[in-house]
Amino acid sequence: MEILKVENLSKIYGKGDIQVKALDDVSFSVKKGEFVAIVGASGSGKSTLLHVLGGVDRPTNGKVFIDGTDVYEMNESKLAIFRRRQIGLIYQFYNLIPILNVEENITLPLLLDEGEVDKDQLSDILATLNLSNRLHHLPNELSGGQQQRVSIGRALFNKPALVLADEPTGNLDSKNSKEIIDLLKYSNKQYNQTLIIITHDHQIALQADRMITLDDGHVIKDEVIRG
Ligand SMILES: Nc1ncnc2c1ncn2[C@@H]1O[C@H](COP(=O)(O)OP(=O)(O)OP(=O)(O)O)[C@@H](O)[C@H]1O
Repeated sequence: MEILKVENLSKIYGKGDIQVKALDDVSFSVKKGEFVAIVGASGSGKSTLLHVLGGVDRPTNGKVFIDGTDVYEMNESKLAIFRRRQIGLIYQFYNLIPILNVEENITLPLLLDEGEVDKDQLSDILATLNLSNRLHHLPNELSGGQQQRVSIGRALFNKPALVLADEPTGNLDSKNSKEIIDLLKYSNKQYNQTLIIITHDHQIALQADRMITLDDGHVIKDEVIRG
């Protein structure tokens, strides 16, 4: 079953003479539960693609369907709700809210939707993330690896259909990187959650089911690594 479909995506930044075409006619589909690595040189359009897929940056042309929903047909408020429920976003620099503690950062998307926090689910996820004894710590009281685990907790807590990670290990040492990738892979396999990771690390890309290579805004290679 197809969870994500993108059709003829293009993204142009700027106006007039100073335009950059960051994405140029990009089309592909991703199956439910697939783990896809997106690779390519600096400036090839990877982050732009992830933002367009994640409903945070409207494409100049083309369409994004998530689980059959035309993402950019929705108005901004519906899109914000859809994003919180269906998409988990993870960034290189964690993007945690500095004045909220670990528990509050993880449960924030659910609370914004006025959902009720399932305390058992919260303790399970904190145990998986090895953060059970850090519940009331603020982000600046945590190590980089711990902060990234909180951001993963926040992304996964709502059980989104799609998890998008932009260089999630770019700021971490090799031990923490491995832990983060193992967590993302565990969640991908355990919950059949679709995972798309941007990485410059070839060893991480080789752990995916499939590798998509971008160059100058185009998909130049789309390879199955394991079937
Ligand atoms: N907000 C913006 N305004 C103008 N140009 C932008 C903007 N964001 C990105 N670009 C340009 O779009 C192109 C693609 O950028 P993007 O960040 O998607 O590449 P990337 O592959 O993720 O690069 P990196 O690996 O260095 O993070 C680049 O030429 C970049 O300069």
